[in-house]
Amino acid sequence: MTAEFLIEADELLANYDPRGALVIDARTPQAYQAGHIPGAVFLSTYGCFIPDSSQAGLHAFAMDVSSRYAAIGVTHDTPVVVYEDATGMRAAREMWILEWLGHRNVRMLHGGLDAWRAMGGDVEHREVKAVPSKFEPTINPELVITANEISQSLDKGSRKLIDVRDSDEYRGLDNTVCCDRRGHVPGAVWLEWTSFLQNGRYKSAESIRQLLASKGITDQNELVPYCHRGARSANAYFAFRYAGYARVRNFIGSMHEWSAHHDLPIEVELPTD
Ligand SMILES: O=S(=O)([O-])[S-]
Repeated sequence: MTAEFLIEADELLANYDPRGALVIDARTPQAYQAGHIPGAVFLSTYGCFIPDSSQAGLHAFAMDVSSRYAAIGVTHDTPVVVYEDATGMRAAREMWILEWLGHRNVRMLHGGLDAWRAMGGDVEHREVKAVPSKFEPTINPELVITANEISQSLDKGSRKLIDVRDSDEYRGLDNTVCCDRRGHVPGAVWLEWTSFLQNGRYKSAESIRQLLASKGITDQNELVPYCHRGARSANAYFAFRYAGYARVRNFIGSMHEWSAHHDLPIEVELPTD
């Protein structure tokens, strides 16, 4: 099964026309220079943190990233394909942001550049000059959840918070220096984002559903993945949609935001050994 937001390398290769779609390489400038899909432009908003998920913070973030998409020629009418080396967090975050900004035709290359190369796709090294556009966001509020909404409903309702960082981060044993406090949002279950992937691609929908079921999560729940600042959680967000869950929202502010609000509760799990 392929979800509508994924494009397989063989399909992209068979229909590829760099003039008909905007292909975005969401890796690093160095990786882009070392070889990218012919015609692809470089853009990464990975370094853009959301100030906070208040309405003002969301608005500021939307304006910031929209201007970056406009600078590379994104319009609402241009089909967009975004990729990185495999099915990872950077391309997923770009795709999530674009959908949140109201873009309705964005897809992620399943398996990324590795899959493209494996199908015999070429790469080129020249820098592709972007043609700037106007890109006005039409925010889709259903894709996002704010720290305030989460804090209002802790321990209540059918919402399930899913911490997709690594085990040390979840338990509060990591060395993340940019966050004021360590630990996780009370009540969040831990399922690392990489557990939804295999060989650079999403696992089957059934496998992802089994992982969620092992944590007591069903179709009746609203799923809220979070991580440090919304990239790994964007990958999990699409894993959950791929697996058929209808109600999924990304906490884009994630622990970076949560930990900065000292009035919000935080939980740490002490090691048992
Ligand atoms: O993936 S991340 O946003 O936690 S750095």
